[in-house]
Amino acid sequence: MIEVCNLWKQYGDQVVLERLNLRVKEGEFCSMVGASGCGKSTFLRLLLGQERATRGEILFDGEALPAEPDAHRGVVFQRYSVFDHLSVLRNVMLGLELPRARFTGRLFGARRRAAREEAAAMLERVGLGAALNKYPQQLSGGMQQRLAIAQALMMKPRVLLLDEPFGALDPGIRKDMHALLSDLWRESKLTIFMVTHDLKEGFTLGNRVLVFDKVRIDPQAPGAYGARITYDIPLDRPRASASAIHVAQAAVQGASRIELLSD
Ligand SMILES: Nc1ncnc2c1ncn2[C@@H]1O[C@H](COP(=O)(O)OP(=O)(O)OP(=O)(O)O)[C@@H](O)[C@H]1O
Repeated sequence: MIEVCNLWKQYGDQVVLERLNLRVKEGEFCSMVGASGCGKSTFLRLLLGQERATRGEILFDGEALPAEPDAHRGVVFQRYSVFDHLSVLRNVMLGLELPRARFTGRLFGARRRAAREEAAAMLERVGLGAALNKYPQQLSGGMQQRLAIAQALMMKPRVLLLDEPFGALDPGIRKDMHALLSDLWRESKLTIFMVTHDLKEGFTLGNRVLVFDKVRIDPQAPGAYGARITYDIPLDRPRASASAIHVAQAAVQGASRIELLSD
């Protein structure tokens, strides 16, 4: 349902991504790994519609992706995108209020009650049922990230884009968040793209790991070549083995040319 066709992205003279080709079916969970600075977040922003490709295109159900972010694509960044002056409940309701009450940003009467109930149910779902009236500063990091996920899911996106969503969390809280995300993914048809630096996280959560790497490097012109998807590792087959993790690890550490061991 998402098709990336010969995609290039360049900032001035610097080629960041080159010749990206990819087909992702509805309901897939793609983890994206690669060395720092190789263009993973840029790819996410292209999927979101925040950036335009220099060449090539991204098709969503066979049609060119809208030039602006829309409700089909929800996004969660490592830094929380919540409003500090609004309660947890209002933060989540806002996603419903803004599109439904364009000018005032507030709903009234029965519509407001319905929005409140919907938001409270979502917050319950992510384990924040007891924190509806708190403010973001009163929440732990893990709770804030749950709030950001609830906000994104409230819009019922078909595609969820996660940019290192758990990077700032303690290991214990991360584990809880992994369980939450896995549950949410399994019970919906959500298509997920998640950038992570944590290979274990990528391999545990995704059903596919995309490795971004620069195949060509010119020391005289570091910006001349961009990264591509050098490995596309399916994880729903038993073959996703130790060698696959080795390949991903080498790419994340910046080793560009590596042998795909026994595969
Ligand atoms: N708006 C921009 N203008 C110019 N260069 C940019 C812009 N955004 C990203 N870049 C450059 O594109 C390259 C890729 O950046 P990007 O953030 O996509 O990498 P990344 O793989 O997500 O890195 P990290 O893993 O460190 O977050 C970097 O060299 C960065 O400096």
